[in-house]
Amino acid sequence: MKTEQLLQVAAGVILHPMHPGKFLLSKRPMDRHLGGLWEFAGGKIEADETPERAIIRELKEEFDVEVTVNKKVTHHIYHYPEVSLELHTFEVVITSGDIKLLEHDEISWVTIDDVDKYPIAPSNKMIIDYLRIKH
Ligand SMILES: Nc1nc2c([nH]c(=O)n2[C@H]2C[C@H](O)[C@@H](COP(=O)(O)OP(=O)(O)OP(=O)(O)O)O2)c(=O)[nH]1
Repeated sequence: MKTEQLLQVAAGVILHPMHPGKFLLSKRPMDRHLGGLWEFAGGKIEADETPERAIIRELKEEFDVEVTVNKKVTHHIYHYPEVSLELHTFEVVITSGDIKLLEHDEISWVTIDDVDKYPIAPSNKMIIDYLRIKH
């Protein structure tokens, strides 16, 4: 039997430092998989890396910020026609640095009530549902 290869991905729900209830969405560059859709910043987990370490590394690369990874939000598997992935999502707080857009075209601080205005990556719908239940 063929074992399915799951791409391991870590994503951070970055909480707004001043406005409780707001979190950060980022727009994926047009030339990438799911280009133009909104995501939680993060990326592929490297070999021998924990999801938490991956988030810390990715947010430094993408935004030039230092973060603390707090509690796990959720963890699920999603099948795109072209790739299957396992998405590990954690709450994150920025501890130092101002966000610089080193990879994304656009970011937005959103509340759970206005998140539906953003076309998000399909795999992220489950994360949004989870945040909505918790809210
Ligand atoms: N970062 C991130 N990727 C997501 C989310 N939702 C979702 O389906 N994905 C998908 C898009 C990609 O197929 C995959 C992650 O790839 P990526 O392109 O962000 O990873 P990366 O930064 O390590 O990219 P790379 O330069 O190494 O290719 O997971 C999300 O919320 N955040």
